[in-house]
Amino acid sequence: MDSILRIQELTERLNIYRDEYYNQNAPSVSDEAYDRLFDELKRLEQEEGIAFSNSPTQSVGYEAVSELKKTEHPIPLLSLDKTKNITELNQFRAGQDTLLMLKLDGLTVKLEYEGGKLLRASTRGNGETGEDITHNAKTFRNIPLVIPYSDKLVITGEAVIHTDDFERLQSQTVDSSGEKYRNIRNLAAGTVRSFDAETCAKRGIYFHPFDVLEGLDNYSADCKHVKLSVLQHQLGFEVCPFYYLNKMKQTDQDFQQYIEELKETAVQEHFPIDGMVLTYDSISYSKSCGRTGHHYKSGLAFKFEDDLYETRLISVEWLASRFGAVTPVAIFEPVEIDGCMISRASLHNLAYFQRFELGAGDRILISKRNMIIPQVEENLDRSGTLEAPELCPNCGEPLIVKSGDAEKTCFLQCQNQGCTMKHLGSFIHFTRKKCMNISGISEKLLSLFTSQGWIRTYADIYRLDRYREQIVRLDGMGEQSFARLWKAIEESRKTDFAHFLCALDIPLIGETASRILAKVFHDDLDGFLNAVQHGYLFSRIDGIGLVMQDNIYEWFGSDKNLKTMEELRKEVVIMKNTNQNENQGNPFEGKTVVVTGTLANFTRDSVHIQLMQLGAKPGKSVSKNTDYVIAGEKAGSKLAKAKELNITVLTEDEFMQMMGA
Ligand SMILES: NC(=O)c1ccc[n+]([C@@H]2O[C@H](COP(=O)([O-])OP(=O)(O)OC[C@H]3O[C@@H](n4cnc5c(N)ncnc54)[C@H](O)[C@@H]3O)[C@@H](O)[C@H]2O)c1
Ligand SMILES: [Zn+2]
Repeated sequence: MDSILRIQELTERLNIYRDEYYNQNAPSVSDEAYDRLFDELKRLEQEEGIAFSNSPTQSVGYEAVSELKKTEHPIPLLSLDKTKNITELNQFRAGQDTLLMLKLDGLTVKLEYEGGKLLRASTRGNGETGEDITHNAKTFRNIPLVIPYSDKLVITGEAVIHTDDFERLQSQTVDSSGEKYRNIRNLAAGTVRSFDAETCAKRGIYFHPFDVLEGLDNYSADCKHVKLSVLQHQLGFEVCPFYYLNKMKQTDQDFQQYIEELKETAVQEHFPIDGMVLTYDSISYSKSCGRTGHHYKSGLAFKFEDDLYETRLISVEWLASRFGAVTPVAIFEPVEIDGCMISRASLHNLAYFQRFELGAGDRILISKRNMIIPQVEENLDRSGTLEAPELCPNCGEPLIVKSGDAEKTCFLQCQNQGCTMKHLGSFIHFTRKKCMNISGISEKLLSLFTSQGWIRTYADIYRLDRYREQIVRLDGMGEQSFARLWKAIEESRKTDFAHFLCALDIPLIGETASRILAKVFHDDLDGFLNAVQHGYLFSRIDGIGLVMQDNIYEWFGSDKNLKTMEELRKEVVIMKNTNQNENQGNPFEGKTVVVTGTLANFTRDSVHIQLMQLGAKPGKSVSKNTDYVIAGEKAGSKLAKAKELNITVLTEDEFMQMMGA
């Protein structure tokens, strides 16, 4: 293809992506896919010696269109040049002392203090003009509003959501178009840029400084690390973790080792990262390096290898599901991902299919999100020759387009009641042994009852006696048959959590999954529902996968389903198993518990799950509302705070004893 045309096309496409990413916090492609196109554009621009003024390689961010007040950046806030090559990173040191820092995955925020008080906070915006977010910054979890330093202080850093918080938030929070946030950076950006400070306060934003733009000159002649350490130790900030590397030569292997260690710190502390940053320690040397329109030359980002795989699309298959929706699946030339040959990936819905303008033979990029589910991330060619079907692949009846819960999604639906037996199917399922176990209600009867409108919801089955007279008069029925049928229905009212859950027909939550959940939640439906409400990580349970977790949240996210369930609940009795009172009287019920340090028997997530199962609320920071602090190895400031506030501190052993393990 003509290179200049391609440059134009890429510039245009990347600008659309930048707007979605920076202004709407709703990217339609992954960062890896974006970076690929960006790198292609950069290469072509260099080869041709042409770059348009609106090229993303020539400017940073994107002009903000929000209604937040604008602020100027006298010292522009720019992006970073990047590499994926460790040798290149090592060579960048060029005989200088350097800082190897975490590259935190959030958004740049600048804080200005004067007279010892926080004066203003702003986003980077397009580098020259940002947005005023002071109202939100005041709710950041870990920044001092007052500092023992009265001269002007201007610092930059990353505003982030911690990964453990994100996992909890993910299932509850939706963006402006009603879609779930999939990406931690976008949720942080959306939160920091929201109009009301309450949203920000609720979600929990942390700010970690990585540079000092103005101030602290009396502390150090020329060293960035000294200034950062003043921020950390004297002014009360939590600085972005870094290693100070002196100018001594290091092998690439040593370097790799440092990166691994820093990465481990990030995991431990729940910092979201997308790479490392190497910057010079000398401030004067840094200044002498100069800049481009896009970045300062005094730092280099090291991005982790992406996991995108290029292949060619063969076709798109449309599959009708039991639930009436017709879903596209991409079929492509097999690629090996983590040792598995992958040749198909769901395209989820009509909107997702349309977004990629697919055609047979197009080069597409596949990823394995969360290392589990293959996902189409981008179509490099966009020939757009494939179209969505008009007729149901199952029954041949016309399909209709329905819009989903979220604004931007729409899907195809088969309207033919008989097509996938979807309606009747769910009632047949409901009566099965593994569900409500209603013997004696045949498919034929169910089909009759539904066609008469006597059964519209599950609860209606338990009210069939309203139609007793009509049913008795049916062909082949009679008083005795009805009595038998009614007895079976009545008997089925007594059930347990596992059968009840299975009966709800949540996709993939069948007999086994229901039993697993029953065990974990001690047969307690309310406990389970409470967990759903609090964003419990079901996928942490052995035997419950990510898709199952998604399905649970999707199902309970629908008001219609909730209503169906509540109605049904009134008709049945859900028996608990014998040790039902296990939780009551345990000392953690209803308490707020903060865990700090490293535990021997739990990861941070598993101890949180354990606490939730005990009916406790895991807290993040210690305050006067904290009931217990569980302190493991290397417990630090939180432990000190607990002591200061006179809060009961438990060792891990004491915790285990108290919960009766
Ligand atoms: N998916 C999409 O549609 C889309 C669109 C636009 C941009 N993007 C992504 O955003 C990237 C561009 O964003 P960017 O310009 O913010 O660049 P970037 O995120 O790649 O790197 C620069 C930023 O890193 C941050 N940072 C974190 N830790 C730091 C540290 N210790 N020291 C210095 N800086 C640190 C700073 O905020 C800085 O602005 C692209 O590479 C792409 O991955 C994605
Ligand atoms: Zn059909």
